[in-house]
Amino acid sequence: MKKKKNTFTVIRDLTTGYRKMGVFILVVMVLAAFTEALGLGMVLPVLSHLMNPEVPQTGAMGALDKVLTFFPAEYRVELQLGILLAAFWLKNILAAALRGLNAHFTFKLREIWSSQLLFRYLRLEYAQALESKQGVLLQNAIAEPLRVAKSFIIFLNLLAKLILGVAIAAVLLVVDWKVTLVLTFVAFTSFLLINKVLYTYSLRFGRKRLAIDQQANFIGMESLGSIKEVKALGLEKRYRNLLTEQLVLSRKIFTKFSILNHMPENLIEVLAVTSVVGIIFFVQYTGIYDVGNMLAKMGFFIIAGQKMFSCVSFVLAQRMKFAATIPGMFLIHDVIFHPQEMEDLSSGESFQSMEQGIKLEHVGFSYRTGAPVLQDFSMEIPVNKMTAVIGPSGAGKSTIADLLLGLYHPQEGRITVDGRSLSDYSLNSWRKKVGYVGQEPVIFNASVRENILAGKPGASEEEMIQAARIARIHDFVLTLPQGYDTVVGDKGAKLSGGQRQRVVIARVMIRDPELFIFDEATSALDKETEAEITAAMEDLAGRRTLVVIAHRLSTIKKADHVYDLSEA
Ligand SMILES: Nc1ncnc2c1ncn2[C@@H]1O[C@H](COP(=O)(O)OP(=O)(O)OP(=O)(O)O)[C@@H](O)[C@H]1O
Repeated sequence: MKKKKNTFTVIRDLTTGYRKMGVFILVVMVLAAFTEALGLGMVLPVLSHLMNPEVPQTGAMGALDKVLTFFPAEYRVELQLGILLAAFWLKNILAAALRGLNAHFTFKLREIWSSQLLFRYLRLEYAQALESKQGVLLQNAIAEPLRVAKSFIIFLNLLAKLILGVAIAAVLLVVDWKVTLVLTFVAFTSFLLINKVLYTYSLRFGRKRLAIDQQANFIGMESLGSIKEVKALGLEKRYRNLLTEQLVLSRKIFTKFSILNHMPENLIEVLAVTSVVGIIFFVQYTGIYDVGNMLAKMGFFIIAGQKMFSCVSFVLAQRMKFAATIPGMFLIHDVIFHPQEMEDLSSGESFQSMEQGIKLEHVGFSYRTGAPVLQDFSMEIPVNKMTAVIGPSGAGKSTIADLLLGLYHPQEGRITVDGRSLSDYSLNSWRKKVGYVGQEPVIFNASVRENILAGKPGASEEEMIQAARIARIHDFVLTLPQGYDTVVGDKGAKLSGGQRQRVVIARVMIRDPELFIFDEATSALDKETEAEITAAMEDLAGRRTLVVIAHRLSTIKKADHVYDLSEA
């Protein structure tokens, strides 16, 4: 049965392993609040006691005095001052510890959630990943976890304040239970009344805030990610305006939220003062009591009431802030605890090596939203041969490459390796043996060395140079100012298209895969560069299994078999 999800279960799941730390922080928060109250509360009584030692102390100081009678009278002042000092020291030590604990707790949770989210997004089924906006996923994985983790500290603060409020109420109960009950009743009902309205509003605000931030991030990422096209098409203003639209919305909802967030505080204060003034007026005009006498009695409760109401308004304000992050919290929880359509990389047998080759047997495949791309399609890819696939645009050539990579699975028929279904093997072990080079070379903004070694982290210098030689890029790299340590810019902007492609090929080479898939790896290149890359491919023929998808026949003139999809 599916577990019912509410805020409580979401918090519980997300803090698994860190709940004890949360409780510890709560205890420190409460202690810090009490030592602060004790320290501040002691200043005046201690001073007045020092000035008039004869006047007996009342309340807490009276109790303290009783304790101190066990000690010699001549040290009593020193003891009182000592306790006062200890309270302030402790309060400040706890405050410093709390800051450290809060930061550790917040960033630990953020660390866990952020890395899990990114990992899960990277492990999404390919089709699902293609449907998601990268900017949105980035916002979810990087910004939201920190916001939500911070709100957990808000939540703990809220609990600490509640505990303090209950403690104040308990003390007042001892002093005068009737007035305390009335005060508690008023505080509690005003909390309930305001809470319901503001909670619903905060949730709505939280949802809007999340959507706006996701959209803003998406706009930023899309525009910066395609800066060349943005410049070429003159889209700078369009993107600025799109972002501004979101920022305006953000400003509006945040302004409203800030006002409403402190509304309880203002409202309660105004209501409290109005009631006190009202009572005084009433008393004065009716003459039931002597105003001066009554005020003296009310003094204590005015202060106590103010403390309780400030507790209530603090709790309300913090609860609003907390509620506003609940949508983000649910989002993180959904991704971590209800992962959808994740790729299963490890189930299945570990693929070792290929002896005979691959077969596509009566494969039928269509994308979720489209007509069939492949129907009853069969093809053989013998080991250590070059098999070429040609055909018109949209015929399904790249789809074949994606099926071979295990990014998609045939809906009909099957793909076999040495007679066994590809789905028997774990994707992880299979992909280790496949080297894929696409039309768009993906280069990281790092050195040539790091770009090549990404294919096999920890590989030796010799392995790297060997791979670069096969990819026919080694001689060029040596001409770069810092050789292999030259940083190539965003998306390899400092390299030509052909050079980028060869760095990618070197990255694939260093993995030494059994099967190479070149998906139109040369179609964007000039004849000379194409010849270089084709030569690199041909070097592999006879030693490795190659699937070459091409437009130009020149790329595949040495192919052992050619499949023409226009005939399929
Ligand atoms: N992710 C996708 N979702 C839906 N339809 C898709 C997707 N990818 C490709 N298609 C559709 O599947 C068909 C085959 O696409 P594919 O990329 O395999 O063709 P291709 O032969 O490689 O074309 P080209 O030579 O232009 O690269 C096309 O009609 C395309 O619109």
